[in-house]
Amino acid sequence: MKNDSSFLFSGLHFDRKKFANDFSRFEEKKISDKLVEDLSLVESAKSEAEEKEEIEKEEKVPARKRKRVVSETVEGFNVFRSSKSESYIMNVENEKAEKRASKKKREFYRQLERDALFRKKLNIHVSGNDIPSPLQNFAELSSRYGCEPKLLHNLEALGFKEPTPIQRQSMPVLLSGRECFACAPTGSGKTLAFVFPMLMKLKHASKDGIRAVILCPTRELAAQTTRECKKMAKGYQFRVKLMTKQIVRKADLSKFYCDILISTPLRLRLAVRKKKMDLSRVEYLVLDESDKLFEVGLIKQIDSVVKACSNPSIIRSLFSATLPDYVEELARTIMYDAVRVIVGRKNTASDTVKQKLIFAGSEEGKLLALRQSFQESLNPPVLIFLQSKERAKELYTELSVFNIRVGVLHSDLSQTERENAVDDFRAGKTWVLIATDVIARGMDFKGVNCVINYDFPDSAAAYIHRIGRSGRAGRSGEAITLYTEEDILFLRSIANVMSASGCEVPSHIMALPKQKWKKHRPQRESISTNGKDLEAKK
Ligand SMILES: Nc1ncnc2c1ncn2[C@@H]1O[C@H](COP(=O)(O)OP(=O)(O)OP(=O)(O)O)[C@@H](O)[C@H]1O
Repeated sequence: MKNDSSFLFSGLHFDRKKFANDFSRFEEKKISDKLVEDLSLVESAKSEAEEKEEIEKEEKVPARKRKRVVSETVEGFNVFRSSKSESYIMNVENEKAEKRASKKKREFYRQLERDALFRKKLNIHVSGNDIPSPLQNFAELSSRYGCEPKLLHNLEALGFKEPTPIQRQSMPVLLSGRECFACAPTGSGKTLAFVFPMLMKLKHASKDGIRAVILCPTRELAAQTTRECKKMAKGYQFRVKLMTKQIVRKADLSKFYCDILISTPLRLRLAVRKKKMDLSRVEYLVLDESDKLFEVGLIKQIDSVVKACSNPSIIRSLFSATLPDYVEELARTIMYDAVRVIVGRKNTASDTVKQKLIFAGSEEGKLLALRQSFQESLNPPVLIFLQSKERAKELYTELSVFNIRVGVLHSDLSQTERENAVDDFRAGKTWVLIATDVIARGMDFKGVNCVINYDFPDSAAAYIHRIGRSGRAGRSGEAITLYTEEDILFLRSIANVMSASGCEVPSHIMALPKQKWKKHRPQRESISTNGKDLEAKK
């Protein structure tokens, strides 16, 4: 008070010794004010006036008393208050804080309830700590996470109006800086679910090393993901790079930088081990088709890439349409406090695909059945899967004599031939694409009407991914699986997948014994009509 320049207080001397008790209470008051202030920081954003009004209503304190509480800010005067009024003020303040805290708690539980209902409606299952609310719409990417309008506009330009269920839940998880493993049906928009948060978090282009890595099991999928990334990042300077053979051939990659690098594990491992590529600054790592990446043939490569991404604050995520338990267990060993997001039932096929099983008797029977069905009705685009490149070549030879535009894709082709096969099928230049499992996962061919499993798939997961090339993004599709005597032992597993996604399965198939299934690739007779029915070829 001594230093107070206000003339109102001139001549007033404050004896600290005499009023020591009151003075100490005054100090306490200051602390409690600070406490209240801290608590109110936690409160949801509300204008001060609104807040005051609400509190006054809630407390129902008579106007006179409230006035006293408000007037106490004049420094020095409060020391003359009686201890009774002081404790009254303290109580009021404490009550206020408690009320705010309990209101906050109530609102928190209400929000949890709303989230649970919304997830139930969309068939989203989550587990983990403090899981952020699912998105109501894409606009929430701005209001909740500060997405730039320009970036949001790209979604609109791509024709994406509403987030899909996997996007609604996994995007907030990643945007909250949490690690995530996600499983959602084929064609349900997982690519956007991991690419978009990455672009939002990276914010702008930077030359600060390699900032994000997406691993895909095949070159075709890596190329497709690169293209999708670029579309979403339109208007930004982000350097989105596909790890090509040419890049890997460079002598030294220690100075290589880009914002997002998309690669197969083999090429990235090579670049890290032999060409000194530095992944220590990677902030985001995505393992797409994670269960494939965790298979025996690739796990070593994944392991060395994961180790090379040594940034302690890295955010890792795993995405796939199939997530076996062993992959989840493995994932947990490398992830920190991850959130698990499952859409629908784990390891089930998309319910937009009508599935059929056809007994073809023998290899010859398969070819006759296929040719007959093409003669009766061919509804392109059609994808045909075979178990090996040799068999893909054989079927291609058999079908290319027909008057239908057919293409083939397998690992014996050069990179350019593989790219051309995909591009021609996408552009409608070929109506039927014969392929091995190299394009069974992740490839997004718009509007594939029918997938034919000419050879029985080698696992239930392979079946789910193969038939998932059809019926994407809500469209309907069809899948036909031909089988012979050799496949009967494994029929039940496919039948289970079919019935889980609502398809009818003959009861004699559902009655077959369950079989533990590892890989099923029987030796099959070569594909040829052996000169029969040659008339049909002409
Ligand atoms: N919110 C959305 N609204 C409409 N279409 C969308 C949306 N998000 C993605 N898509 C489209 O859905 C299709 C499938 O998306 P995507 O390839 O990401 O599926 P996926 O879940 O990764 O499938 P898979 O498991 O086979 O890899 C794409 O053509 C994509 O453009």
